[in-house]
Amino acid sequence: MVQIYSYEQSDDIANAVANYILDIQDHVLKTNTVFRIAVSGGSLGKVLQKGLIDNQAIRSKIAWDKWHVYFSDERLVNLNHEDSNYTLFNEMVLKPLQKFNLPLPRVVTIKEDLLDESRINDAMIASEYEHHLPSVLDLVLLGCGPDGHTCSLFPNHKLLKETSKRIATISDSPKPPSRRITFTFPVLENSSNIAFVAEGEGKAPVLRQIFGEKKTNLPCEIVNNLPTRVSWFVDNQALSGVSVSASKY
Ligand SMILES: O=C1O[C@H](COP(=O)(O)O)[C@@H](O)[C@H](O)[C@H]1O
Repeated sequence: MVQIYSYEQSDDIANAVANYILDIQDHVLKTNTVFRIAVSGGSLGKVLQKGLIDNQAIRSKIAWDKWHVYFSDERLVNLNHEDSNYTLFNEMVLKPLQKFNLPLPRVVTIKEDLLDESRINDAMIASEYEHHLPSVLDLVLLGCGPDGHTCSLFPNHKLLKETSKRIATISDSPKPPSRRITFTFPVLENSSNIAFVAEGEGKAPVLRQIFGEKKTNLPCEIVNNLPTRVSWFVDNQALSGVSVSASKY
């Protein structure tokens, strides 16, 4: 089931995403002691900062100490490297939380000690990460690249067919850096909720393909066809020329 929410302004998307996260968090915490959420890198970082941190009303309602945070993909670089998805989350969410003296979530990163110059340890980094991943995530927040990739699952890549590993390595990512680890479709398929966030006219051509009549097999379209609840939070520019019906969250 795919639901599309569209907005004029970037701030409105951030607030809508934040309210959506809060609703799922509250629902999960009625019966569970922790909220298991996965985040992505790229443009999602600033949406999280705007929605979850800059908005005082939301910020204070988040049960930060009950969050277990995972990364839908991670670049195989040091955790203080500018390409690291953890670095982005740290800058956008964790450091501001510390500034506000708020409790920090538990954040599951790649094991930095295993990083090396060659690719020898990459598989070990992936399996170590997989070991920490719960069988079900309550929510996965995804980006949609202009080529239709999501996580580090790229169009026509062999990883689109990976079903035995939940976390896989990729050494030929078309978008730099080339060495990464990523969720595979079995993880996404088993998640309770998935939300994409896509903003700007640069995303419109690929959204026209993903939501068009012709099947594309683009990674984001494959996610749309999974038997899980999938939501899209987009702005009107990204939705330009896309024939779908959208509402407000
Ligand atoms: O490389 C990546 O790109 C995607 C999409 O990024 P965006 O900036 O176009 O939203 C991102 O979701 C992923 O985590 C990241 O590693």
